[in-house]
Amino acid sequence: MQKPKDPGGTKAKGLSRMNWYRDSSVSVQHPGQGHRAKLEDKVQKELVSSDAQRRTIYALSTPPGKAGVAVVRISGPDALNAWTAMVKPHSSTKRQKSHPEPWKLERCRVTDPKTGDVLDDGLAVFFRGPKSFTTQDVLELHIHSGRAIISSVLASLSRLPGCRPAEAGEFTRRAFEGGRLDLTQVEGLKDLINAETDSQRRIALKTAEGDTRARFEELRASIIKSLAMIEAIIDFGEGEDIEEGVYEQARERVTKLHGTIMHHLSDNRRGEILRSGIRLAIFGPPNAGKSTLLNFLAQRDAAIVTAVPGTTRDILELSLDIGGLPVVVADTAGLRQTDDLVESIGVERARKAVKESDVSLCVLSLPDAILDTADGPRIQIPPSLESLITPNTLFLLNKADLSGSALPVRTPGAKTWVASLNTGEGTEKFLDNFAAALRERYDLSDDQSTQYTPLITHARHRTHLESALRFLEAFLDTPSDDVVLAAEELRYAAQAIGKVSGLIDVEDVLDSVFRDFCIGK
Ligand SMILES: Nc1nc2c(ncn2[C@@H]2O[C@H](COP(=O)(O)OP(=O)(O)OP(=O)(O)O)[C@@H](O)[C@H]2O)c(=O)[nH]1
Ligand SMILES: [K+]
Ligand SMILES: [Mg+2]
Repeated sequence: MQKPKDPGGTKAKGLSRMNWYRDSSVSVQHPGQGHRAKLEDKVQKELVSSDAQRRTIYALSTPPGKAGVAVVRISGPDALNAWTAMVKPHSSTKRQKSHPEPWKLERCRVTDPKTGDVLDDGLAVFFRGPKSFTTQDVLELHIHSGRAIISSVLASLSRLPGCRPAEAGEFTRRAFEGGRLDLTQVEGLKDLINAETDSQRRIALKTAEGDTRARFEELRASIIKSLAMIEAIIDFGEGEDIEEGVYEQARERVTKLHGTIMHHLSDNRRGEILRSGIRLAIFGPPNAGKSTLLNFLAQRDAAIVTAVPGTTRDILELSLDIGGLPVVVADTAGLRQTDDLVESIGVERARKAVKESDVSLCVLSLPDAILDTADGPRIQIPPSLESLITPNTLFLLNKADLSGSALPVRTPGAKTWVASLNTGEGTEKFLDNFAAALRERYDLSDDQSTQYTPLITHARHRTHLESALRFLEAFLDTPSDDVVLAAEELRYAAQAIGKVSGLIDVEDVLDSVFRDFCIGK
């Protein structure tokens, strides 16, 4: 490799660049150190700029309503004061302690701090910061869940100095700002709360536990390692103080990284689809039994079924659990040429829904679709459907009860099932195989090792990963004598990955991530 034209320039120039380098948000220090320093800096800024962290927040953390237990959570510097003011010994013969025993659930009376009135008999636990969810002092009051009890406890808290009601997601935001969770874990926690199927729960739990964080951090660390190699060349010059071939080593590392990121990006959006639900569109000619199928999947009469062709007009969508996978199933209007204005709008919507779906299932009525040829019976696809059929289209040949014995020898797609939704013949096998086909395409394998867990679960991750990939490509395209520019590209690539975990300041992203949380989380 050629030596850099001006390897670091004069010593003075080299120094000033190093200073700039330290000031930039990417550092070649140990990435963990950088992270902590960054977060500390961030928290510090918050403290100076607003009272956000200084105020103690409180909220009901369980759903409102009548129930055995409600949990009121208090986080911040005045949590201990709240304990002193409101948590009293369970029986009047017991002596009041001066301090709570941290992390121990204790029976108590929750009282009004002004009047001393007993509000409820319950339990209290004090988490001393930073060993708490928010990293601040946290007090949890476990009381009975009833409207009057909860409102009296919240009203008492509102009268304590320094305490104010929490905003949506504010407890989690403090956990993030305290460096306890990174952004991917915050997203994972939100997904975990919203998970409705087993596959969603499994992925969200892994993410919340920091699996995604670690995997992105590994990518970033590898970029930073390459960056450090290039920086060494800039400062000392290859062949002088450092060994030959360092630039090639860095290139090799980046080439490998590039491949890894490409692999993650070509995941068929598996993680994102699993999180939001697989969009399945049922389509086919009128009267094939599409709505009957929807009702069968939903196990209730969700859609109108009649013998009149053109019954379904609008799209009817249901979120269902099919074999543990979240599937948003859409029933659509039968596809045919029609002069009816309303029906033709329905047909247009149906086509659009099929094109936008992740998976499409074409339902045909066997007696109508079968065509006798010299080679034996064959399925004929109506012309109005042809443009929507892809190699990924799945087929259900319905009304097997009406087809007599002539079953097709050749199937229209790789995955075709024959059934009668009326008699139930073949439906169980269809459901089993159909769920298996979805799992094959989207789910983690049963062996839950990391390599099967999709890395990307939010569009946000994809955007930053794509941008990192572009910078790595720019690095690989940089002429080897322009090491300063090469280093710059790597620095940008590392920054792009840092945005996924929130290492890099992204206020607008923070707001959007925390907004969807409920109060008390
Ligand atoms: N014999 C028989 N009839 C069926 C079967 N499945 C559905 N049907 C009947 O076929 C007719 C049409 O069913 P739908 O579910 O309304 O069909 P669709 O495809 O939704 O029809 P459109 O909404 O009009 O496009 C109804 O009378 C159903 O009872 C089956 O397996 N065998
Ligand atoms: K119908
Ligand atoms: Mg219908």
